[in-house]
Amino acid sequence: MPSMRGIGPLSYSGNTKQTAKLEELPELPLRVISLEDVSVATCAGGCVLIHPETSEAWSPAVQPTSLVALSSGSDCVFTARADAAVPIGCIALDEAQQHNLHVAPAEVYNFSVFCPPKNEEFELCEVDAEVRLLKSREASCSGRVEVDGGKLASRFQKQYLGHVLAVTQQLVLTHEGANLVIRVTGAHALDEEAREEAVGYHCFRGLLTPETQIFLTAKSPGDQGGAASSCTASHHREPRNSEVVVVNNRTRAFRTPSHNIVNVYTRDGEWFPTKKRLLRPCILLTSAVRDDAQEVVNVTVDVDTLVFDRVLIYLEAEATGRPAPQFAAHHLEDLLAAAQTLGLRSLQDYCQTRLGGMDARLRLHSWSEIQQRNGEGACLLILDGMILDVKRWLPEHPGGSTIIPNQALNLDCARFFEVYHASRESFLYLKEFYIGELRPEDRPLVPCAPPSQDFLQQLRQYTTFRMPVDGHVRAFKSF
Ligand code: HEM
Repeated sequence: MPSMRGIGPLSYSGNTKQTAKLEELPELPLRVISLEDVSVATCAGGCVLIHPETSEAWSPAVQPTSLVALSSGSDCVFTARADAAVPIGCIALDEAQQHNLHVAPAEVYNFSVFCPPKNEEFELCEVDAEVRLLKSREASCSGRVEVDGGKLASRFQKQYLGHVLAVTQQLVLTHEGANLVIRVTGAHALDEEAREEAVGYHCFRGLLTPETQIFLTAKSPGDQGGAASSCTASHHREPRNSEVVVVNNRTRAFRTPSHNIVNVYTRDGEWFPTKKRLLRPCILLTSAVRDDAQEVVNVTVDVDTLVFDRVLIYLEAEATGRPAPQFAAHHLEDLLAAAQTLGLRSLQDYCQTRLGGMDARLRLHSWSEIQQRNGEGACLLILDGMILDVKRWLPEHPGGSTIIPNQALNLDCARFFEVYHASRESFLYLKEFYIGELRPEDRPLVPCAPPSQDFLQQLRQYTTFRMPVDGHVRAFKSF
């Protein structure tokens, strides 16, 4: 009888401390063999099998070795067991595992020991999955199969407890006589409420624990093809009318739609439910992203999906304080156009700097130039000496589009600003409009009703982005 040495799944109680050492373990080239070609002592139970010497080559110092993944090409992670029946240098996978990893028998692929992320939650609190019938040679799967959702979820949880699940992964399960495929469609390490709050957090795989809640839905029969077809290609076609009906299903508690989300539709019809907080720097979306909107708002932006995706990556980096991503040079023109369309000044600056054409947007402006340009239709505000170009944003101004040109041009509007804005929300937008400073020597020429010292102090706390102006004296002259 072949010797079977369990190297055990990663404990769901979180023995992730060993990962520092695991990270240093080398990639190993392993030949894929089919599980059915190996005579194993016990069922692998969702595990992949490798020879004990392979596992030792990986982790002489760190036992138990547990999770393995392809070095690249798939997000799926499997629990490995050592089994002497598997030839040295091979890895035995069942059909579903081969399908999930996109690998073929007899081919050699690089595998690594998987290290759970250190600074993120890795234990799943919720999993969404679709259920469908397996198109099987043996199983008769015509007609309607009814499964109890609660029981199926428990069975699934028991079978895959301590395993890592990844979105799109498919797992096979026999339940109440039916051969089922469970396809993971969502894996969440944060609950719904925390997900709404979190910015820049994406979960696509994690550890199944006893606390993980599983939400199952039946996949409609008209939609049975999909990703699983490759592992069943040689099997007979399933009758069209076969379907799974999930009864007694666990469903999520009803939550009123979040007001923190804006549905952004791109030019080519894609849909991005996006956190308002993330979109706030896009000043041309102001009316959609303001906190007081009581309903979920839909906006369409004249930007392509792929470009908008990059914009979101940029916004996430900005919101989480990470450095801006290094986009490839050939994307910069499109990103610049998107930044202009959305009124996203910092991305505009980023692109222009990278394109080597950063115009002297931030500069000193003379009083006569401001008056002249406003006379020609511009809308340049002076606020505590800052020059703010708000022309394109006027239709989005929560106080209306006319009050600013009617009342606030060609003077320092700090007092108006203080009087009209009860909250400090307006401060958050100023950076997006900022184009420089009034020449210090022109300050005494500008009409101005002085704001309160409290207001000025707060304003200056919010506007630390201002360019330095030599000999800058911020003084106010009365009308
Ligand atoms: C860059 C300049 C400005 C920004 C970013 C801005 C932003 C805002 C924001 C966010 C609000 C709604 C929230 C709040 O009350 O704080 C608002 C409301 C308003 N703003 Fe502005 N504003 C600007 C300039 C001005 C100026 C110069 C005036 C007047 C001359 C003005 C007049 C008003 C009025 C009347 C309201 C409505 C207040 C209410 O309904 O209680 N805003 N503005």
